[in-house]
Amino acid sequence: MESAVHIHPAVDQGLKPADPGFAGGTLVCACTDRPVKIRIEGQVAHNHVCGCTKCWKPEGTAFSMVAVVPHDKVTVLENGDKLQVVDPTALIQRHACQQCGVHMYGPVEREHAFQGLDFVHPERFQEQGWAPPEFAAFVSSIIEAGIDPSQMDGIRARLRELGLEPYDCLSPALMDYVATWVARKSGALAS
Ligand SMILES: N[C@@H](CCC(=O)N[C@@H](CSCO)C(=O)NCC(=O)O)C(=O)O
Ligand SMILES: [Zn+2]
Ligand SMILES: [Zn+2]
Repeated sequence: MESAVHIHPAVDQGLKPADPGFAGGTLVCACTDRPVKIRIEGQVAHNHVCGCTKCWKPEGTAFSMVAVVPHDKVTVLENGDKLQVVDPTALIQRHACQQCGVHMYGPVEREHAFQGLDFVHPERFQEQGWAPPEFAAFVSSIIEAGIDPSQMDGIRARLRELGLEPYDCLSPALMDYVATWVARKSGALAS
């Protein structure tokens, strides 16, 4: 049975496979006048749909789609003057276009397992071939944005149908990666 809630326009009709030849592209915001353009070199990693309230979501969808790229693969090409950091206290410094609201890149500069990575929204690439999402993160968080809790079973079933295993935080692999970083920093694990 199909859930009435749209997950995300890039996955609602099924996932499109990555093009093995995808070598990067240009992210473009939604402005018709002076759009912000960001160059990304290479393929994105750890693409996922995210239900958290902080990631930018297209109009009418319950999830964002967000992936990471190394910071040194990100270049502001055009109209960077329109960008502003949404929440300077957050781990992810989400740079949003002040005119259309689209988040263009979000570097992690703080000392953290994700330091040196930038969060980007691959559906803003003007090119096809980016790696599709691999899982669904922060699924329970969509309730914080106003989704009725009674819809959650249907939404999780739909995510599974799409091949996007639902998690209420990040995937086990990424949570283990973060915890390993913390344990090495504290000395609980040898580095
Ligand atoms: N329930 C909260 C969760 C917000 C949250 O922790 N989001 C995650 C995932 S963002 C992409 O994977 C996170 O790491 N946030 C760090 C940050 O936002 O800087 C909510 O829904 O708001
Ligand atoms: Zn814009
Ligand atoms: Zn998020």
